[in-house]
Amino acid sequence: MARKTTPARREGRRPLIAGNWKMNLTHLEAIGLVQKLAFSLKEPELEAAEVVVLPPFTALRSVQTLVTGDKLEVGYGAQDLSAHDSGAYTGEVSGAMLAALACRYVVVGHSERRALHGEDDAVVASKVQAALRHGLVPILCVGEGLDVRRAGTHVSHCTTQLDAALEGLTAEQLLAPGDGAGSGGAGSGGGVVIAYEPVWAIGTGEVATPEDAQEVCGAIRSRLAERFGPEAAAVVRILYGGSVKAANTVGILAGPDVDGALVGGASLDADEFVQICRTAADGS
Ligand SMILES: O=C[C@H](O)COP(=O)(O)O
Repeated sequence: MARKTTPARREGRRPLIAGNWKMNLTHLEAIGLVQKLAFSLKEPELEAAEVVVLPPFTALRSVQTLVTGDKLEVGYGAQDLSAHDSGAYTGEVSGAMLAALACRYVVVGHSERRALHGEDDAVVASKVQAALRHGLVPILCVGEGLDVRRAGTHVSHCTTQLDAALEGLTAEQLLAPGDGAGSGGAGSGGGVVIAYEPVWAIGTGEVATPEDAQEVCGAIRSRLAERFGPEAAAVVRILYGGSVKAANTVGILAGPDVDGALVGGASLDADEFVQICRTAADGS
């Protein structure tokens, strides 16, 4: 069957499906899951959509060894990084350490970090800078809580978070792919990925409608265009995250400004995640 062209591919943006495993899976379980993904997904699917896993820190070295050793076309990255490059920061992991493991991506500003670890906009902005300093592509998360959604101010809430996190960035930084790549299949997007994750839809089973996702993703791209110019904005991939499953992927990815998904719970199930990736690759 002929592959349909997704809006993302029409604009030259390769769809990106990133599985955020959160605090799940040992390094041995991680190896098993990555092997299943790599064996299930066919070469054309992995070419059509970029597939990335975001394991806990403790599994990154094992995933790197597997991906590199078996030349798998599955990318990987981390779920967080320190704003600092080195020093007395017990428990933290630096961008340099992640780059040394050939991570391509790192999640920054996830709502769980903001809510549970007190990360404010200034911390998120400094983590974006730390990622870029080390050639990592930050997956910057923005999103509103239920109170904001009910008040109808979700768009300005998200663009304000975006503005704060990208403070001091240049259009060149937005465009440049991170040079810490090595984790299989660099994306065709720019040096920063944005993920719109409405907090009320994370892990709740409450998925935003395709219109909800497009509304905010479109507003994010417009804001990027205002700040950095239309060319840079057109390159940046914008993901939706929040209770994405195989059954709702087609609708979510239908929006012209939705270039993929940041998947939590469903990324722990190989069959479910493979189906999500396949849907993105098929552009159906
Ligand atoms: O980073 C992923 C998001 O928090 C979404 O998680 P979820 O798919 O389990 O709702």
